[in-house]
Amino acid sequence: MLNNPSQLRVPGLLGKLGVMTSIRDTELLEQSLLRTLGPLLGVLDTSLYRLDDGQLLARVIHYHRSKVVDGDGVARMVERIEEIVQLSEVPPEVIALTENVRLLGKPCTRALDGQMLIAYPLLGGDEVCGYFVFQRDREASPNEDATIRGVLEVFSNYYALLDVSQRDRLTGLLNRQALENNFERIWSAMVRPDAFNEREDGRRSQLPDKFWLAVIDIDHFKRINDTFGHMVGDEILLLAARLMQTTFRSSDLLYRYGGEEFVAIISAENEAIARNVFERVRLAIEAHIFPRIEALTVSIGYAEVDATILPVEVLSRADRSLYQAKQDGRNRVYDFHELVERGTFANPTYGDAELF
Ligand SMILES: Nc1nc2c(ncn2[C@@H]2O[C@H](COP(=O)(O)OP(=O)(O)OP(=O)(O)O)[C@@H](O)[C@H]2O)c(=O)[nH]1
Repeated sequence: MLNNPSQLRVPGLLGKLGVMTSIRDTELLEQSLLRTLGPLLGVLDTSLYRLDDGQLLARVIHYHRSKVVDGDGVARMVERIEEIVQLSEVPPEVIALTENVRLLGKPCTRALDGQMLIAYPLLGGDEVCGYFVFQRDREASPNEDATIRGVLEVFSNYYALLDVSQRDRLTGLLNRQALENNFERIWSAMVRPDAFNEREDGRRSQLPDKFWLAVIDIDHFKRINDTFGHMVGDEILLLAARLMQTTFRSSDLLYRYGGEEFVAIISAENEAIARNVFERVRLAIEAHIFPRIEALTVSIGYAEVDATILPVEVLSRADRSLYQAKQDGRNRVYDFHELVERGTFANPTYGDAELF
């Protein structure tokens, strides 16, 4: 007979791990981790803090359960998952605790409001790439500690496997598959009315964010391959990708969409700022001295992300603007709306989406 409650939970735990590893999407996997550990630990709130490649906090996922009593008196648990990309709201005590976890590479605890705030590291290889955080009235027992560590290890290994399939092998950027998988989720997060813009100076703007999608294409890339061979071509692609990545902010999204074609999704308060960002990318590439070749340029077409327009249509608008930039001589940045105002394009209608 099984008397130990932790033993009793094993079949349930295995079932949840089975669910976790049947998921084929990194963000759903993160949610599933919280769904698994929250009930196991008997807590209503759990959070996952994710770091970016530079070990800076990139986003936070909160999982909350609460008991709701129906009209007929039947109680049931409802759950809510919330993703936070604006990090100014992360409590200082969580920042301080997770910093200790990062430095020590092991779980840390601190007392807070008569409870314990507990944080575990999420490991990606040897590096800390995030934290699992929860709060309750007591520390984790040795059994619970072993369970949390085991679940986090399964999660990290499986996450790494999924992440590899969403990354381009040459540049390490997210790939087209990742963009297509995440499109709907990115869209709904982007058009949230409570999205606020974090400014460079750290203050929060009162204006809601606007988002812009750009298609960036290297000019005359075929010539580089034809003249110097594919190995040099690959090296140039890698360098161009790195340059773009460092020019964008870490919160911007950059994908390698095809051979020498990239897609970027950025936030900017207005069109002028968005244009500046994309101009900066164009100039960074133009100014860089690449090995072997004399010069490299990119053409960029972009369009505003609008809640009322399908993602595929925004992509198509940016792509048509890029095509126009190529037609007009390359090494330039075109905004879809500007081309409509100029009369180059007819007023927007739902055109053929070529990219999907
Ligand atoms: N080295 C290398 N070349 C690639 C890769 N993917 C695509 N390419 C090459 O990129 C070139 C793209 O050529 P085109 O589509 O004609 O475009 P382009 O020469 O850049 O000309 P424009 O876009 O019109 O300025 C082709 O020669 C592809 O073989 C890659 O991963 N490595």
